[in-house]
Amino acid sequence: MTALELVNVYKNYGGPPVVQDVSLSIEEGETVAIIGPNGAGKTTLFGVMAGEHRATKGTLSFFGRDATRAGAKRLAHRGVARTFQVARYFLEKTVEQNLVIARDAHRSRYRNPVSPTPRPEQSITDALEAVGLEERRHQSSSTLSHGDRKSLEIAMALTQEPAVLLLDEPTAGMGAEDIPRTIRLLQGLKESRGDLTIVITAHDMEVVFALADRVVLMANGRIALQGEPAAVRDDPMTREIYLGNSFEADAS
Ligand SMILES: Nc1ncnc2c1ncn2[C@@H]1O[C@H](COP(=O)(O)OP(=O)(O)OP(=O)(O)O)[C@@H](O)[C@H]1O
Repeated sequence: MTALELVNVYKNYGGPPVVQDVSLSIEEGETVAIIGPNGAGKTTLFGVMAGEHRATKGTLSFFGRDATRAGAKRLAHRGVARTFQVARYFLEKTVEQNLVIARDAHRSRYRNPVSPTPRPEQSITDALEAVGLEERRHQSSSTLSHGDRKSLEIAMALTQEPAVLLLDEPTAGMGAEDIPRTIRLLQGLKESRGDLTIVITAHDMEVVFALADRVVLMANGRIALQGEPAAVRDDPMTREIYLGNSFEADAS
């Protein structure tokens, strides 16, 4: 079944479109990486998929239901969870408290997310296990390493039991030692939850090649090329678009 479908999507911020005529169909259980040079429109497209940006033209549907005007909140309730390039959580809370906040905010039961009374349950334990943070459960989030913080953010998304997980630059700002760990975490997630649909934006080709079933290359707001990772890597158009960029070096 198709999890996410965009048809002829345009987005502009008042000026010329920064996403133009993008049509993309992502199947349930598929992992798709969106790559492209700076300013290609990846983050904007991602925002459209998350319901944060409303498409100027075109349609978005989620598991066959129109979601063009759903907005971020409703899409979250329908099973879309996302992480951000810069992780968002409460530094002064423990790992577990942040997970409880994320879960309860999602369920809209929680009225005052700033002073939680943690009430852990299975979804919290499952999320901690999925990212390997069980031992840090009661640790203050401010004491976590950069890699652990990214794991926390992914775990927060998992407490929402998403059908579609949108990961914006999951290894951004990480040191070389944390990148393989995050890749392993996401590979583990793909294996244990075969029906989870994952969309990643990434500059890091190590991440793209380790995880993606399909790569979508964007340039100037349009999809320039898409296909299996190796086919996209080896296509002359990719080299042309990335001329002067580090793509070749990163992908080898
Ligand atoms: N909120 C905004 N208002 C106006 N212009 C914007 C806004 N967000 C992005 N843009 C412009 O839209 C274009 C596409 O930006 P976008 O961030 O989507 O690209 P990107 O491929 O994600 O780039 P990067 O890899 O640098 O994050 C850029 O020219 C950018 O300056």
